[in-house]
Amino acid sequence: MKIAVTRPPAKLNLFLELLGKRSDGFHEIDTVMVPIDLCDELKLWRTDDPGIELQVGWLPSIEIVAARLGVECGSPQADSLLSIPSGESNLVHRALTEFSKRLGVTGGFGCQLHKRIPAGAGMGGASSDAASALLAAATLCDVSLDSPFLWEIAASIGSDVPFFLGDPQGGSGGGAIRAARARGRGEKIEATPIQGTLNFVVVFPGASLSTPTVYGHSVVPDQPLSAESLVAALRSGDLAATQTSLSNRLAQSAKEILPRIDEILKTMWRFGMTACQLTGSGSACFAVVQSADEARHCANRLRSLLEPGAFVIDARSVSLPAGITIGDTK
Ligand SMILES: C[C@@](CO)(OP(=O)(O)O)[C@H](O)COP(=O)(O)OP(=O)(O)OC[C@H]1O[C@@H](n2ccc(N)nc2=O)[C@H](O)[C@@H]1O
Ligand SMILES: Nc1ncnc2c1ncn2[C@@H]1O[C@H](COP(=O)(O)OP(=O)(O)O)[C@@H](O)[C@H]1O
Repeated sequence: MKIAVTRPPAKLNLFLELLGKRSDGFHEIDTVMVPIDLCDELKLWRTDDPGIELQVGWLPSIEIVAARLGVECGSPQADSLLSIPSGESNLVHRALTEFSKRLGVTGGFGCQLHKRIPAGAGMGGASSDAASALLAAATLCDVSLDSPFLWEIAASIGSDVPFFLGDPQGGSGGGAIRAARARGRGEKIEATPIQGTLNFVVVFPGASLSTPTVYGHSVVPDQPLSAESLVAALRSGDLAATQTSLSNRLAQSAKEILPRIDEILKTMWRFGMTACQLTGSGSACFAVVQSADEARHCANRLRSLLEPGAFVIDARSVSLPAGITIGDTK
């Protein structure tokens, strides 16, 4: 049996501005996103039986993740942080169902999803899993990876999903992107050149936030900020300008809902990570630092202070889309 193996990456929003509230309940946004090397693992294969059979677990194991987060397996806190749906509400399930319908695929799909990306963290884990499932399904069904209908399905599943497919203008196979500016409700993607690799420290504060709730509490500014200076800084590789251009309009509402975010950002600042910000609708925070060594050093210091109870990693920017490997066995 052919099996497609892929590693859906997380993302960080280096910039996020609200431009207006639309009549369909979504916000017009202007955001700059970067994929990072914290990845889930997804295996997909075709089945004779129709339908989607999805198994979900945590890496390295649910016990180890729960211990790092300072919660007991099976407790309500562990459930709220670590229980990931395996049925129709999983975005992988929705993406594969839509793919099968659009293509008239006979049979179904089996999928194993192993999570590393915290859920409800503003790191786009569910969206990235869905995009990777689409690319893996297309590969198994001999569908070209730059077929526009993949971007259409992605946008129908969630605003963040198209970003994870790569550059829609990128030519055969979907072009690689290392950063992208996303507009509309987030589904209109434009690749943004980025000079060098960015190094990050990322902190998940051990609590999840709901994207609609954070948007619901947010305020659209009269005079929106522009992403231009960040885009220029990324293009020229000006790290200091990148650091001073970080911005997130959702940060205020996320902090009001989860005051721990402010505490985490203040702690990062106190430890010298002064270029720090919330990603997406939270709850994770990140700092842009100068080198991989500095990221490792800062993450170690923060880890000894915040874990168990939070989740601290060092990370670096990578490119999209995630590669797909085809193997022969499960
Ligand atoms: C905030 C961001 C920033 O990248 O990321 P996350 O924090 O979720 O990772 C995204 O805009 C999230 O995109 P995504 O998570 O795909 O959201 P969707 O499923 O499309 O929408 C969920 C809900 O969020 C609100 N929403 C979402 C996107 C948008 N541009 N305006 C909104 O108001 C709406 O209430 C919508 O019903
Ligand atoms: N593949 C998936 N992985 C993680 N969470 C998922 C997945 N599919 C659906 N969900 C649900 O989506 C929500 C979190 O989405 P996620 O993308 O991880 O967070 P965020 O929107 O903050 O980036 C959770 O409520 C979770 O139950």
